[in-house]
Amino acid sequence: MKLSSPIFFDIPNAEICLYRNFLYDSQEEILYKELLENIAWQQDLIKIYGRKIPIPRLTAWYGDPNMSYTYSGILMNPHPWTLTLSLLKSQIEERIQHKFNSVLLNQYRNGTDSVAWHSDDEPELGETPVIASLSLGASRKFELRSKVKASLDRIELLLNSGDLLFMSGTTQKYWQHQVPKMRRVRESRINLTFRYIIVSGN
Ligand SMILES: O=C(O)CCC(=O)C(=O)O
Ligand SMILES: [Fe+2]
Repeated sequence: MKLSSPIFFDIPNAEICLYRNFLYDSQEEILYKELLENIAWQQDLIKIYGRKIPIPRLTAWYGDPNMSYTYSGILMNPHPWTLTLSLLKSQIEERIQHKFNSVLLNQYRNGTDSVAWHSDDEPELGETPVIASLSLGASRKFELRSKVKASLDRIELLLNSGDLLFMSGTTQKYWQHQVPKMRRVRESRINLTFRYIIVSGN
């Protein structure tokens, strides 16, 4: 792990910081290939106006047992941690001093894959969700917009391979984010969002 210092963003009602080049270049490449090949990627369907359409990316959900999670109306049960994912989780936990019990992986096969405007504000994530998001592969735009003040400018970041974005506090409450399509991008990108799910009854 490299100890690059984080960049803090001065955004109203949000806590966002970015660790550029969180991984070593050599680790990045091995990790990217290993995840591409060994993760149980699936393409879910989402219901829009009563019609089921495939979401424009592949996803996979890993985590501690006995957790289920609803994401965009899709109920998911986690696969058990792989060695690679649990090592990566420890590495991130140690650096940012926060515990995670699950990870949602996204694979954007090329620039036509995307994720639409949303907040990660499902009740399972608690009042102030903590999300650590690691990017691998192709660089993609990551945009933020305010939910309450249209007058606030949009924020646009370019997330490169090895970058770790950390969102906490009231970020999900007041802001939405998206990964827009970038049609000229031909390479794939993998993103891992480490989360802490509060299991009901615990
Ligand atoms: O791919 C990204 O950088 C963001 C993914 C995301 O927003 C999510 O999984 O909730
Ligand atoms: Fe998200």
